[in-house]
Amino acid sequence: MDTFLINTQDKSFDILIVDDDHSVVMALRNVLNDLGRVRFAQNAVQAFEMISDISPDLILLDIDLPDKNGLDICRDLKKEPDTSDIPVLFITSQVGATLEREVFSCGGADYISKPLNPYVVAARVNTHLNYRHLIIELNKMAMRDGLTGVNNRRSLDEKLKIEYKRSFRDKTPLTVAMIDVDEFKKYNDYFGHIEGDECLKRIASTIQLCGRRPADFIARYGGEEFVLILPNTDKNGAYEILTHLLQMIAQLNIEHTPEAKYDHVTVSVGYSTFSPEETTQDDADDKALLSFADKALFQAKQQGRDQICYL
Ligand SMILES: Nc1nc2c(ncn2[C@@H]2O[C@H](COP(=O)(O)OP(=O)(O)OP(=O)(O)O)[C@@H](O)[C@H]2O)c(=O)[nH]1
Repeated sequence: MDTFLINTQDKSFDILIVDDDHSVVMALRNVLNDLGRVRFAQNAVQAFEMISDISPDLILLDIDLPDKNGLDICRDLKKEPDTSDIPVLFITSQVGATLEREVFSCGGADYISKPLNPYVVAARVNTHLNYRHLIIELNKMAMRDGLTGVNNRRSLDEKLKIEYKRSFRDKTPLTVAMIDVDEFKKYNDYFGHIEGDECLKRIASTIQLCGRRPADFIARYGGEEFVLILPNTDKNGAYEILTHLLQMIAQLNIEHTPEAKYDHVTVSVGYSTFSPEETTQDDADDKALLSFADKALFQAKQQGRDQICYL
């Protein structure tokens, strides 16, 4: 048995078994308990309730359920963005070429024939859980900036679209700030790129700390430039947060080069707030908001750096 259980330690997977046959549930309970938390549903109604309650990492689904065909359940799950990625493994006593085709065409990941060999089930479940774990990790990596560990540009584009729509729908203000390290070329030239990288990491962590709400979002826009999204935050509220950010950066007291204007590293900030009450969907978009913040940043640079401008 242990030979099947590779790489699953430290993972808290949730496995949902949907089957009205009590003997199946009993047979699978013990072997699957080693792979994660196991829950059971006896019919489709119960299964959908449990899935909406906690999204499982894998579903073992009987094809012949009392209230709905398993293949139809799988089709429904694949249609919804929240459940489409969950691997579905069918349990079936009907085998044959037609069913095999149906299982895969409805989006199933695999099928296991009855009578079940619990160890084979565990091995297959383990394989699909490992795939799932790797996909989750890859998705996370694709959204992170390699140097600073904050969200990357790709992630920012997605998030800004979502928050812009939410702001419009909920009629709440949305603030976007662009934050750029001042005279960073001089810093790099004087201290070298490795020190420059360390400086960027410290600035990124500080920006992350200044966003106090869980919904606040920081991303590296590129180079020495960061973006902070502050949902449900108006112009004045954002000004307070950003003023605090400038203080926190000053407190880091990172020595700048003798040629720089200030003796410690500073940032310039440009920001803009979208107020849905004052705008119609047709004459604004998330890109325009970012572009206003960028123009405000340019102004902050022009006016002498280490300051905040609004547009
Ligand atoms: N160490 C390091 N430097 C970077 C990274 N990305 C961009 N840079 C450097 O950041 C510097 C940005 O320089 P500029 O765009 O001229 O801006 P600046 O010197 O900060 O001047 P102002 O923005 O006008 O205050 C360049 O020297 C880039 O090489 C990075 O990942 N690591």
